[in-house]
Amino acid sequence: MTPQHDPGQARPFRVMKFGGSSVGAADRLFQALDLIARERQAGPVAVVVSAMADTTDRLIAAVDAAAAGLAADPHVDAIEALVVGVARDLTDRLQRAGLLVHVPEDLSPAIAELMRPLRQLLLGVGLVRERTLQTRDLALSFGERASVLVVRALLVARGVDAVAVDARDWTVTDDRFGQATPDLGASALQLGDLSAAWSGAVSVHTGFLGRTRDGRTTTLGRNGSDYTAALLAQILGAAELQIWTDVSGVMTADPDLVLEAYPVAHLSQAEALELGDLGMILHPRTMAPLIEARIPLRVRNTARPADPGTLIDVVGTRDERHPVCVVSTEDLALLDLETRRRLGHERIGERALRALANAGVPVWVGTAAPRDRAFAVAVARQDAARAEAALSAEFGRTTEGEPVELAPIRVRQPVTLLTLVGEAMGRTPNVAGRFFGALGQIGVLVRASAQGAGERSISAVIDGEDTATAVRTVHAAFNLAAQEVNLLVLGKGTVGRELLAQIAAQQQALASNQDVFIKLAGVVDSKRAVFDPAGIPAAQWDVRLQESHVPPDIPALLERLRRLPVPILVDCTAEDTSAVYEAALACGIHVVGANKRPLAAAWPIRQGLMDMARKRHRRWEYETTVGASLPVIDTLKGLVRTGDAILRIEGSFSGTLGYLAGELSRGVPLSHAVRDARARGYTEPHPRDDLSGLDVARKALILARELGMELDLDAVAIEPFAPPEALGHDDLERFFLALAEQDAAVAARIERMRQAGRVLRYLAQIDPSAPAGVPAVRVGPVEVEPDHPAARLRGTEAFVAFTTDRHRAYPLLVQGAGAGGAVTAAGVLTDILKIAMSLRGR
Ligand SMILES: NC(=O)C1=CN([C@@H]2O[C@H](COP(=O)(O)OP(=O)(O)OC[C@H]3O[C@@H](n4cnc5c(N)ncnc54)[C@H](O)[C@@H]3O)[C@@H](O)[C@H]2O)C=CC1
Ligand SMILES: N[C@@H](CC=O)C(=O)O
Repeated sequence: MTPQHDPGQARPFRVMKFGGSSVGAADRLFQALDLIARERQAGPVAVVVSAMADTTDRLIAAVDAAAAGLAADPHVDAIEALVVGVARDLTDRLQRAGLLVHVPEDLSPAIAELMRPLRQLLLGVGLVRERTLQTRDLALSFGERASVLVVRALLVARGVDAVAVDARDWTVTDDRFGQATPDLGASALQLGDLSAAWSGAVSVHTGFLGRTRDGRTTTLGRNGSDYTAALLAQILGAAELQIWTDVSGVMTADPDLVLEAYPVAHLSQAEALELGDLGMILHPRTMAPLIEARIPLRVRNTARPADPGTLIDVVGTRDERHPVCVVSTEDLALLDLETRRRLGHERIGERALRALANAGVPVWVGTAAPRDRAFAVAVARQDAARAEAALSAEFGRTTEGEPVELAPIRVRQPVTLLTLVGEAMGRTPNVAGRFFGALGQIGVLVRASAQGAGERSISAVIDGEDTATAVRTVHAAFNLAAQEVNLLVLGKGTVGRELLAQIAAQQQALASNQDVFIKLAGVVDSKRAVFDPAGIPAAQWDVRLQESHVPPDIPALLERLRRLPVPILVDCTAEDTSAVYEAALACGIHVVGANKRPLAAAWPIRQGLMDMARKRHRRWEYETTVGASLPVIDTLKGLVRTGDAILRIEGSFSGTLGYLAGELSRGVPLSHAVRDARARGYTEPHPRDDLSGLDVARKALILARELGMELDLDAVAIEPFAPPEALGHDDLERFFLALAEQDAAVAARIERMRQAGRVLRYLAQIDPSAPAGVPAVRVGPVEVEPDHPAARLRGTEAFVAFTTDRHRAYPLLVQGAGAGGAVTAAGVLTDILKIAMSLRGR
């Protein structure tokens, strides 16, 4: 099709299309007129308008009412009132803004006059009680015609020369009412004749409408006004088509699901076609005129005209890194067909698609198993029953009339079709790996999948309940936005408080530099809880918790947490939280814990939690349970996974006991040193757990169990650090008094060691091949020689030595601060980030 614009004309046309939201309220229409006036100054402009707001729906309701013998006039009255109201409001606004060059005549008589034949038509429908598509198309035409009347009149009043064009006068279509197809050549000829009369004025066209050669009104189907605009742009040889709507362009994902979704700056026409197939932007047939004529399209927001919107042209973006959009098509049903034996030459997919087409069921995606033994097809949920019936009928017998063994059709619903779209996909390796990897990491099951033949899209059918998390995760995995993780923090003691402070300090940097957004959804202490799905500002958690009267109802909080993207329970308590972990993991929540007790619980409980995490594809991270932020557990896991044989693990696992030993050597009495260690946040909530050796025994047990040793705490040989008679009291003050009674005896023992040239250390040993009758795990105080590696430890330093098959001559050493709020909290944060980063799909 040759462009029809006059080559002698200085600048080619710009076509501007305004949708129902842009013309259906005075403030938006005010903006639209302004945009048209400005664009007019830059060159010739043609405008296409839709029906105002919900006018089309009302017209359908009017026709339905008439056909049912009910009054249709109230619907027409409402439409008239809307149109007249918008026109009046807009006139007032233009007047107040000093933009009227003349006060327009009251439009209500003209609008009433326009609607008269509609009322007659509806009367006729009521009489014959018959509602054909042809009648409906004629009735619908009044919506766009009313918009044109108002827009033209007020443009003129605003000083912009404008002519009203009924697009039926140039859009020549076939007679498929409700979904007519224009004849480009005939339409171009008609438009050529009409346009001569515009003589430089802005032409304002009805969208959506056409007319058959014999003069009957048609409509162009879904997004028909866009189609009119694209056709007009093609015939006029326009420089650009602008679609003005209520969003600032094509979004990277559904903004209702992904807060960080943002408009894509630049798309190729091929990408737009792909998105159009998924129901986004323009219907594919609307894209056709733009593709044929290579006309760029801009999607802009009438309410935010300064936003650049999305440009769609032949080349698209040069950004190789990002796919373009994540599209979620919800409320679908997946039908699985499986033959029990092959159907000879018949193709199950072909037959299924044909049967569905014959039944008028649109198919979103269909995928076949190799050699066509099985076929899965996704259809709208509302079509599921019809689809199932059509398929059952189709596969009741072979084409030769013989019965076939088709397994019962499985219908799964609701499901969502999740599609990643982008040109870069065909040029970037491992897109599919990252896409499915990201879904797998969050435990989303893929029920069916398809990769677009054009390598522009990849789709997965997933369970409807996984939609929000999956969209957010895939969106984040492809660097389209920061990965959001939601935390519920239990315990605001030394570690919990420090963790919250570190999150407050790092939140911004993590979002900007690592694309990870750590959201604090809730904080719980032993008396109350605060929870806010929108996020608690990390600097305000303390005040919010103090003001809260919500009891710490953990099951209810987990229920709320699990609904947020990447939910993580962070355990900074020292309670037995095994049951909480079980509930969390079971409902899809990841766990990060500094708390040793669930790991040191009875073997079946600990194993049950591990199994639950594995089964639910959730992570349980607990690096800080041994050696605070020292990489002890990760190191051990690495050794085990790479097949090294662990011969022995030994070390000084307790920062507290290391610190106390040092203080005692300096002559500080035991009770003073313990008070001091507690004040510094080194000890367990009750220091007895350190002094009795229980805390170190738990750590040793945690490590032994990493080796697969099925031991319980009672199998650990424990010798306490302090005399047992000092350890009986729960009450802290009485505990310290009892401890003070031991100060002299302990000091004497230390002095004796000093004179013998030895120092006191509290050591643990794990010997996986200990002979029967000898405890494989032992913890207790040891008087070490000055050349022992533990003798050189300072302050809260801990160390763990792994003697293995590969590290036999020189044990692998992990050493550093083994206790303290700051280091432990940093280790907890690192565990949280491990989960967040692994979901980033990098
Ligand atoms: N402090 C350290 O250096 C290290 C501590 N850990 C572990 O971290 C955990 C926390 O230690 P700290 O912060 O030092 O102890 P802490 O005693 O200062 O804090 C524990 C907090 O948990 C709260 N709490 C108790 N029951 C609760 C419940 N049911 N729900 C919510 N909160 C509850 C307590 O009120 C207290 O505020 C312990 O399990 C400890 O073994 C691990 C490595 C190092
Ligand atoms: N009290 C513990 C804290 C870390 O687990 C220790 O000192 O090691």
